[in-house]
Amino acid sequence: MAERAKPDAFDVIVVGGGPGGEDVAGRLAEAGLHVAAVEGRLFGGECPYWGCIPSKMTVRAAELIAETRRVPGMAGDSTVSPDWSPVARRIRDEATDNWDDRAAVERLTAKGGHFVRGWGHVTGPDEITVRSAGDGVRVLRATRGIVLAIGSQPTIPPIEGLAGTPYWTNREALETEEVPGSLAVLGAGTIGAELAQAFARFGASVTMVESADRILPAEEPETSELVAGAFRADGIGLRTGVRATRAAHDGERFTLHLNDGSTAEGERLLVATGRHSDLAALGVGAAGLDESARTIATDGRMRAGGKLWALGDVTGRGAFTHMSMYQADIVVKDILGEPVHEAEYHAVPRVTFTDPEIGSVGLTEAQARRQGLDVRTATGDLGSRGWIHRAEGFFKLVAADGVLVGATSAGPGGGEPLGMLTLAVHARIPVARLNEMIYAFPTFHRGIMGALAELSL
Ligand SMILES: Cc1cc2nc3c(=O)[nH]c(=O)nc-3n(C[C@H](O)[C@H](O)[C@H](O)COP(=O)(O)OP(=O)(O)OC[C@H]3O[C@@H](n4cnc5c(N)ncnc54)[C@H](O)[C@@H]3O)c2cc1C
Ligand SMILES: NC(=O)c1ccc[n+]([C@@H]2O[C@H](COP(=O)([O-])OP(=O)(O)OC[C@H]3O[C@@H](n4cnc5c(N)ncnc54)[C@H](O)[C@@H]3O)[C@@H](O)[C@H]2O)c1
Repeated sequence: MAERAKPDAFDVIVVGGGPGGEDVAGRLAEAGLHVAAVEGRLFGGECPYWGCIPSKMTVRAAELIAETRRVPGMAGDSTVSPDWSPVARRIRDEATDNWDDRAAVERLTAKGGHFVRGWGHVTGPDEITVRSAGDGVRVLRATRGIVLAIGSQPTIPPIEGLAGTPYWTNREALETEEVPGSLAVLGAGTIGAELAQAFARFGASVTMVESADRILPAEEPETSELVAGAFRADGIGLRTGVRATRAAHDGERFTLHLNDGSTAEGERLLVATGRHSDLAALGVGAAGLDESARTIATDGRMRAGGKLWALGDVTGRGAFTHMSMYQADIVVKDILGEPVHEAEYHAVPRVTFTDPEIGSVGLTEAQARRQGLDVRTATGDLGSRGWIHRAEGFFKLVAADGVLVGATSAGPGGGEPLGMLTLAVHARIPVARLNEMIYAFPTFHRGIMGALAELSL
């Protein structure tokens, strides 16, 4: 154990520089507070370097390939020769600066913030000890508060033989310079689904293994059915309701042994079986929090007790960049003593960027029923625009007590019509009032009108 260093005092210490942590540190520094931002990896976090941005660049490129395949019968002939190199180049050069965070760190320091590279540990109610490879140990003390924004990391299931093999998580998948000939994907949630379809469209032979009985099990069953059909059309093999019991890598190929006696193989294996935050490694017990918990509980102002605030994935309110940024705004205002609207979670929007794209908000039908609500549902198709585009998709509305409590918008750019559904759920606009609105013809969102009419019958 290195000698205990003399503490450096700050108004606020932010541990973890993901989208929310970066925002809080920058804004508090701009407001004149003495702020330290502690980051063990890259300042900006998962989203810009291994998450949202590079994955959506990949999805967009794959979508272009799929669009060319839709030309025959509608606009002539087309051929496309998929090439991964522009995708890898864009991720490396445009999105991540070759996984270099200098620009983000400089943005913070230009605002007067102090950047500390290293892994922070809570060593007291107002103290963070940072260990870094080069600089050893540094103790930071906070007079006003500590913001815990450590995000999440991939959860690797304890499958015999898996540890020690060169499997991919989202990080290796989005750093790859080449598309494997074949790819096995363990887990058909958001990460697995988005990346499986993208790699398939770039020519990989993809097999997905999902322990639930359908892909995207957190979404509506209609969503799973629609996306499964699109995946099969992309040539993706789907193995649902099965578990991997053993994994092997022979130097060239992975083999997953499944509990139905079959196997799934691939040159590469992407493990996308969820994410978790490690509170014990962070040492939150030193500040009186439960280290065995999965998430940090907060009140409406994101306060976790004492001088602690928490935000982002670690709060377990939805692992999305928009959630981290939403909570960051509350933290900044609360620390600065500004008026603040307490966090609400009844209208959390989420978009799975597959093709068809799935936007959803609030409760699924099953969640609403589990809450004992008097549920009514209705579905509608994409109307004239869907027919014109030869596109597949649907709207599903979940209502209770005359307002929408959840909705799904599936189709081309399904995350866009989601905007009006999010507003409806957020503001609890009566279904009767939504029925009085004018819906432009022929838009995709006009499809919502049909479902609303059905709800009102
Ligand atoms: C492949 C992929 C695609 C995604 N796509 C989307 C999308 O399209 N839209 C969307 O909204 N969300 C998406 N997400 C989720 C989104 O990236 C996360 O929800 C978001 O990044 C969480 O932000 P955060 O602020 O909680 O922290 P994170 O971004 O997780 O960052 C936390 C940071 O804290 C650092 N850290 C952790 N512990 C310590 C410590 N003890 N000391 C110092 N530093 C520490 C980590 O190194 C990390 O940089 C995606 C995620 C993945 C993996
Ligand atoms: N577009 C977006 O907003 C976006 C994109 C990617 C990730 N994210 C966020 O990151 C989170 C993590 O993504 P994820 O895809 O890793 O997790 P996830 O929870 O979305 O999906 C994990 C899937 O793996 C399955 N699974 C778990 N253990 C398994 C096992 N041993 N064998 C087979 N299947 C198994 C689960 O049933 C589930 O379907 C998401 O929940 C989301 O909040 C968001």
